[in-house]
Amino acid sequence: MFWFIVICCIIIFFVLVSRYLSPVRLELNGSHVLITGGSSGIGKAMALYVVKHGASVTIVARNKIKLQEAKAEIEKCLKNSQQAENNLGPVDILINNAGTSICGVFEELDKSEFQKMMDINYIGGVYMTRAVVKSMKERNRGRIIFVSSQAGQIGLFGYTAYSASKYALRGLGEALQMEVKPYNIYVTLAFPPDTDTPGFALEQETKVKETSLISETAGLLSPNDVAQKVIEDSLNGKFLSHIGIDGYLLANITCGMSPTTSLLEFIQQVLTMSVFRLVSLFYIVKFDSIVQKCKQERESAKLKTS
Ligand SMILES: NC(=O)C1=CN([C@@H]2O[C@H](COP(=O)(O)OP(=O)(O)OC[C@H]3O[C@@H](n4cnc5c(N)ncnc54)[C@H](OP(=O)(O)O)[C@@H]3O)[C@@H](O)[C@H]2O)C=CC1
Ligand SMILES: CCCCCCCCCCCCCCCC(=O)[C@@H](N)CO
Repeated sequence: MFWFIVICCIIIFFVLVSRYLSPVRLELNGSHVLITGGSSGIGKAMALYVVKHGASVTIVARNKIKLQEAKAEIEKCLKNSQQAENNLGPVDILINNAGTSICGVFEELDKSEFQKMMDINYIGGVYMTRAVVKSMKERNRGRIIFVSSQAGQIGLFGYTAYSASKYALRGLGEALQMEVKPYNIYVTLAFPPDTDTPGFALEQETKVKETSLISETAGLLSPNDVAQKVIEDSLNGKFLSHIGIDGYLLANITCGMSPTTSLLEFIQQVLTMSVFRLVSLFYIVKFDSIVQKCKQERESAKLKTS
């Protein structure tokens, strides 16, 4: 009898903690989603995904022609006429996705690039979020996504400017989540690895060899897979959104004091943290050896030409 009561108490405790931690899912059907950078790559894949699931979407970008092309593609996926109404109402889900990357060795990057990365990747998210958060708070309803990167969890060779701007989103997201949680608003930070988009193709043209070799570790994903994972995590109110095995390892080893949105995930982090730290040593040694090897290759190439 004693043990029965103890076990019941433990179960009740876990059910209560789990209910406290896990947000109620927000449904896409009938929601209004605003996506910055929705005319290309991950943003466009997100727009197509949410529209296919009954949401209305607004996409924001600079180039009008690319926007019109994306609009035509999205309209083909509309499920009902209500989705195409002009007055879409307030924003339920904001996706801060617009962003760009610059790759290069620290001292070779132009000073202005550091400012540019912060303006586009970080300040852009601040401004957009400020525009919608008040109305979300009034309605006690909302999701805010910041598309960071795996390079926003680990600083990588060639990404001194880019990584810093993606790390900034983490600080913003954690602080904001604490402010908006009482209003039933959930923030999601997404950490994709390399993803096969027009932006990625452009980045390849200027990529430093070390950066390519290190990034290849986590593979190349399709924008559709990334879009689906991020949106679903956000609807479920998950704070850290990762994809793939390396994404899983990285998100858990860098979880820090981030908000906990799943009891199971929390228990798993408590149990695996030290093992993952051990695993990280293999990656660190591998990345150091890539850097060392590239340096030697460069030096011997220089010797040959001189
Ligand atoms: N692809 C990858 O490997 C990865 C990408 N990411 C991140 O995902 C996000 C999307 O990347 P991806 O899909 O590859 O990018 P793309 O370059 O394919 O698309 C970027 C989108 O953002 C818009 N955009 C760019 N700059 C601005 C700006 N200053 N103001 C408004 N809109 C802008 C572009 O339209 P327009 O130019 O017309 O404004 C376009 O719609 C970025 O934040 C990126 O850092 C993260 C990890 C990996
Ligand atoms: C236990 C420890 C596990 C460690 C795993 C480490 C894996 C590191 C891979 C980093 C890949 C970074 C890709 C950045 C993509 C990006 O943002 C740009 N392509 C944007 O255009």
